[in-house]
Amino acid sequence: MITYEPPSPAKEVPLIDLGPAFSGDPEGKKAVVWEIHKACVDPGFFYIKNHGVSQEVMDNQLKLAAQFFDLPLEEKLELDSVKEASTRGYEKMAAQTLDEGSPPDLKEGFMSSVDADENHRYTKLNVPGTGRNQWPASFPEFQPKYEAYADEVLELGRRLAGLVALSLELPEDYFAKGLEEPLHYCRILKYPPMPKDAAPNQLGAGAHTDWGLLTLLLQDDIGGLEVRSADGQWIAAPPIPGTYVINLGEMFPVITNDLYKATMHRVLNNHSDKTRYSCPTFCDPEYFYKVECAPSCMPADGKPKYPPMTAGEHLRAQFEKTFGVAAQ
Ligand SMILES: O=C(O)CCC(=O)C(=O)O
Ligand SMILES: [Fe+2]
Repeated sequence: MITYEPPSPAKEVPLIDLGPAFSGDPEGKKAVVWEIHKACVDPGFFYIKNHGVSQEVMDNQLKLAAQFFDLPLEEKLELDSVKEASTRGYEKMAAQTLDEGSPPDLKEGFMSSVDADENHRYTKLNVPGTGRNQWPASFPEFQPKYEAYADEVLELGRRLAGLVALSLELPEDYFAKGLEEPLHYCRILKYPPMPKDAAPNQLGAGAHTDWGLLTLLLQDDIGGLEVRSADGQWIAAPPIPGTYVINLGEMFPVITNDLYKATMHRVLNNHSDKTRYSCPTFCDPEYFYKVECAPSCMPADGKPKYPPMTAGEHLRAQFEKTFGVAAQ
């Protein structure tokens, strides 16, 4: 007899080849969907390859990030995100504390989101966090290149959301309405090597879960991303050329009644003396999208663990908590 032992939690972040899902072969797609299901249960993180975004597009975005952060500090500070209620623009070093109670994160950032002018429905409805993006005047190529990248990655996000829906036995277009005009956040980050005199428990990005639906992370070749598996062990998610790292945000436990987790992760650039750049794109549903337990995940008693929430309100609350906007 072999005594039953529960299966051990994930020891590494799986790599999923999306090629068969997009090739028109239904069996290939089914197999990919099953891999996604397993990865979403544990560790809630996976790499994707053959995702359709070219290596050139990926390389150019990382290059664009480095060029932006090389601008003089005064120019970047003109775009300081704390000047905007919408918190988009430049995030100076240590502006955010992702792990409440820890010292601030040792990273610089820049972020864009839905560019809402006075005619946009969000502006008319006074949606919190609405606003225009801020772009560096001295670097005119930055905006079009950045926006083109965001559009391409969001399209991948929509396709991926379709596969995740299928992995929950939901229709492929289950998230499509919410992602028609996603309340996305397209970000670039710069992590200097950790200084020797960093405060205790000061990291590049403190341990946190992402707030939305899906995160599509492009990382350079430096490494430092770590992911917490189901048994609480931290596992490395080292760079794999040509891949995105995908993870699920806090909306998924609500949608799946905790079948899919929002996995904790953190960044520590202490493996090299080089600067690390990354470009996370958060593919989140539009502000008023109701995040609620999906029919296929509803428990028999019809009482899911979490009450529904409004997508934009949840994201807003997390911004205010981690950037201290409420305290200003
Ligand atoms: O830079 C990374 O690798 C991860 C960044 C991250 O977790 C975030 O911005 O939420
Ligand atoms: Fe994150």
